[in-house]
Amino acid sequence: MCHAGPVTESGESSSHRSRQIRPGTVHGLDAHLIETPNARAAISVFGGQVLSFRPVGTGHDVVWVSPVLADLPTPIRGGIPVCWPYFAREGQTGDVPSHGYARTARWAITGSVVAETGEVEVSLAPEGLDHLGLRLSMTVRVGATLEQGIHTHNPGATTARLTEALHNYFRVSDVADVRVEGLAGLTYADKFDGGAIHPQHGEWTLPDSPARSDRLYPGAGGTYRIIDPGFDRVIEIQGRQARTAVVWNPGAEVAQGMADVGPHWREFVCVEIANAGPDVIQIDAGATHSMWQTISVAPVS
Ligand SMILES: O=P(O)(O)OC[C@H]1O[C@H](O)[C@H](O)[C@@H](O)[C@@H]1O
Repeated sequence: MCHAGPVTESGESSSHRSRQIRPGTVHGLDAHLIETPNARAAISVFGGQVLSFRPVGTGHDVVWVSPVLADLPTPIRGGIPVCWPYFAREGQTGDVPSHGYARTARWAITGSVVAETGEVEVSLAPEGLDHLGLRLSMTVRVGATLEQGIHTHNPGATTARLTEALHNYFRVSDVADVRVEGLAGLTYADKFDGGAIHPQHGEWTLPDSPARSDRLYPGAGGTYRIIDPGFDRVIEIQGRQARTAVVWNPGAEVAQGMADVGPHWREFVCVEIANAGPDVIQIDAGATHSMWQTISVAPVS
């Protein structure tokens, strides 16, 4: 990735940078478009979420974005929403938005670096969230893999508590035909069963009846693989400083009540890296916590 080889500030050639990072639209949304020799990506201005990642030679986008998106400022259903400074409504009181404020903020690019290899690193930050106390920023590196870090700085005088997630929506051939490795033997809290704790027997596959999943795996460890024979691809997600995994798909019945999913529920599986549930992060006064993921794609065979 960018930091592995010699790196030059993009100022070395601003036209070079503007060829590789430029404004555009994806799925009708304003986005930062990134082009490198090994992949193309797009990051939405609204929500700062990755809306596309296509390594060269990949048939299908790695991420799924709803073909029936709701109008903004409804959070964008798909891509990689940034859930921050809390996951779901954990630890909150009152009428707060699900998954926090970052996914409905406007994000600006605060810096960029183009490596000699042509790989790109972009730094971004949300606007208008200073009243929250904690400061959020994000790094996205686009090369043969997608590397993404969210950084939370605590400028305050006391320890802060945080939950967070990178809520990856991965495009799959059919959620009922994929399996997710890396979770076998763990226990999960089942939100479709009132939060009851269950053991994960074998690899994750979509349950038969009802065919849906909202499972939070604490202490999960960080590397998961989605095996998708239908698309002949394996998506690997490697998390760092991300103790929790969440695997979510609403299934047909719940999706029917979600205008921005509806009949499209089979097209994705969310394998999210997080610090959530019991895995609350404590950030000392003046300290910064980063959570990272690396997403890579390979053929099944
Ligand atoms: O509808 P949203 O607020 O985007 O949340 C979508 C889903 O996110 C996570 O996966 C949670 O575990 C689910 O309970 C929630 O339904």
